[in-house]
Amino acid sequence: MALDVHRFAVYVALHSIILSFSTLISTASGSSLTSTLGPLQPYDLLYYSGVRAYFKQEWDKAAELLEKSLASKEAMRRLRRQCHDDCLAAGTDILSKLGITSLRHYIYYIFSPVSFLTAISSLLMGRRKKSYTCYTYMLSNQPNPWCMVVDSEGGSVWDLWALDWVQKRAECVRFCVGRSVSPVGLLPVSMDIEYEFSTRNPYNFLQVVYYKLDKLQKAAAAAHTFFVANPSHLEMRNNIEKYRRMQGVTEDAFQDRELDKEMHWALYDSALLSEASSDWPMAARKWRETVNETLRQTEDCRVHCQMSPQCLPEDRGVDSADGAFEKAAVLSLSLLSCQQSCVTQVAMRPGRISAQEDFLSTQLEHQHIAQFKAGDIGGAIQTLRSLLLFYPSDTDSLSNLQLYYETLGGDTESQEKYKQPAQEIVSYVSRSLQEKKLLYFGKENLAFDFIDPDLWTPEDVVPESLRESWRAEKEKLNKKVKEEEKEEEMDDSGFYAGGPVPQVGVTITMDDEALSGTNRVVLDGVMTSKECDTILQLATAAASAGDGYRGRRSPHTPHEKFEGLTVLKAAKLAQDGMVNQSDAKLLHELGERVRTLLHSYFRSPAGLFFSFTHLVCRTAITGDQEGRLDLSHPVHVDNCLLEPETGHCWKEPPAFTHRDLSAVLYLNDNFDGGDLFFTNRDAKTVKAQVRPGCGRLVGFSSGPVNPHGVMAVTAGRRCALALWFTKEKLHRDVEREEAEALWGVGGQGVASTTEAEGKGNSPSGRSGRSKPNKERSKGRGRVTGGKDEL
Ligand SMILES: O=C(O)CCC(=O)C(=O)O
Ligand SMILES: [Fe+2]
Repeated sequence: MALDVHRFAVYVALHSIILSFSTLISTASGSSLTSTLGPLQPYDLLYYSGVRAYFKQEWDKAAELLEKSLASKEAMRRLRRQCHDDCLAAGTDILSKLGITSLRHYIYYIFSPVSFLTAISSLLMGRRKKSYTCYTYMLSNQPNPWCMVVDSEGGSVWDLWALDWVQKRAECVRFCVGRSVSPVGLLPVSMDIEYEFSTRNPYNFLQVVYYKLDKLQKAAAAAHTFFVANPSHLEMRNNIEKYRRMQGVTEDAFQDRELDKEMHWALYDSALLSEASSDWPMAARKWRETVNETLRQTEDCRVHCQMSPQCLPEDRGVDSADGAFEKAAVLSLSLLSCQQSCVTQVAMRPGRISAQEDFLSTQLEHQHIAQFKAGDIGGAIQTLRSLLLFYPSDTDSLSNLQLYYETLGGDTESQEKYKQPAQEIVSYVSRSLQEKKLLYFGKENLAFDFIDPDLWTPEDVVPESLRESWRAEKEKLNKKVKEEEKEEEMDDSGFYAGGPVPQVGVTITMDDEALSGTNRVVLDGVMTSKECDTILQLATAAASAGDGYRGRRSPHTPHEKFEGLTVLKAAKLAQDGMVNQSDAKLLHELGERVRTLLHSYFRSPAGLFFSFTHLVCRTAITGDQEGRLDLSHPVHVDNCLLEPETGHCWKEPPAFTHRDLSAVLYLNDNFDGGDLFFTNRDAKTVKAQVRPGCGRLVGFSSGPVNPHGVMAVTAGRRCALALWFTKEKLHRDVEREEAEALWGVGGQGVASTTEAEGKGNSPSGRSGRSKPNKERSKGRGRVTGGKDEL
């Protein structure tokens, strides 16, 4: 058969192209591993060896092995990507070189976006008469890709074409990867190890190792990289604080070593920043970059689905009762399902447990608004048309489109030019729809379990028989979201403002009404001016003692210096004679005073425990205030992550989800700016403003009813004691108890539970879709440093 002749020619030609891979790969990966160390070593083995060296305290060896395991994993990822691209390109190139023009249909199918599945489906549906569904589809004249292939001429030869194509790709990939990886390195890696890497645990070990080796810059970078993906890891938070205070550690050490995998988030945040400062041309550019990078990351993730070892669902694996065709179908559907799930993976920030819904369409929404505001009407129209591919009948988008066309006026040339949506979005949406059709077909006919990651999926993609349950599911999701929104409006914190104020001399200056909100209060006279001076002096003394109080640039704005002192640090400084014992004790006692006042005023139902206390000073950096547009502390909610566009507040890390009541006790007013303000959920509409002053206490419930921020401090130093309380004993502040133990004062009792425990894997309460790793982490013996606190 002619097929075999071509097949042989293609194989030889593929190999000759692949022979030049090894140099290509080592250059492309940016790693010298393959060229200098021979084939890539298995990263799981390197990791195990590194961890073993760690526990033997062989620090040099541990550092080398752990670094190698990270580099090897990365090189493997790049190699797979490279092999994927080259095998695809080589296939297309060779077929056209061979002049296989009579294979027009064949080429069309194998290189179309759903080529793999189409190939498999042609294998399966070669016996079309057995498929009732396919048959009825044909009768009803509905297009169905499964049936299209069989419909073409060629009958059973298609089976062989498809198998031929699958084999060639498989062989090309195997040859390409095999050239650069040792045979052991080709074996699949255990889920535990994958989990270790996905949670960035190698960096946890590395930070200790580098600390032991006195390589502090590297230790700080490793600590920061780990912390980005584990924001509720208390020990690492403390370590980072310690690194910040160490000699020889500069600010630029705190870099995320995995940033290139999260570049779309960095761009996303900088686009939001440009928007916040109304720099529309910059915002439009940044949003375009974010969209491009999101598409790139999605592609990368999809390639990974094809190139990494495949697992079938547990009940459909090697031991299942499925025959060859069903197995092939399940494999191909698993691949498509994996590729679809990339939407969720890319939309998940590191360290978060839920993905951002409608991630790509949200970016397009921002982009067209930024383009419009920047005066690029044509661009705005094009982006809006791209957005309409997701939600074609969205009334806001349609009326915006109308507005944009009116603004463009009679400029017919531009109107013509921007009529079409962006090509990459067209391809993205149509590919996704084709995949969904196949997946829903598999769900309907082959009992394949598919969870659609998108909210925008149009109803006609879903087969009739599944529509009812699909609609019900969607309805349930929408109801849940609405209920959550309603609950947030109501403030279910269990606090009820308006109780008595049990301290002589303390007055209620502003209540809920004056502050236009719920569970908010301003009290005056909580401290005397002498006490304010004492605490301000303590701040200065701690700063000059150089411990626990060295000013760094603010985490919120580069235009201010930010200094923080906890009760425990103050107690330790007092012990070392660096500050007055009585001043440190006053700091502690003020916390008790605030707790008593707010517990009573908010009629708190249960005990109120300290969650965190720190004395914070924000100092304007002289000469760096010109034309400032930012805030000292951007608008936020204390116990959840506010999403101003939707008004939703995500109760998940890195927010301090267990904080229930917030308090700020102000110490001075001799600075410019720095007012506290409350806003609506849009983070824009200011509802109330409070000027700080000595002895003024602001208290409010920490949830979504109280978004707030701090105006820029443009001159001088603003100091305040910030406190948060929790109703859960489990989450009480153990550091405070340590300080009390130093003084021999009775505290809240001893707790041993960290923030990380108990909430790291808590469900988000949104949809059940976006929780990868949850299953994996369940009951698995995770390797941990055990010594991760310095
Ligand atoms: O300092 C203030 O007025 C408020 C600070 C604040 O909101 C916070 O630290 O979460
Ligand atoms: Fe706050």
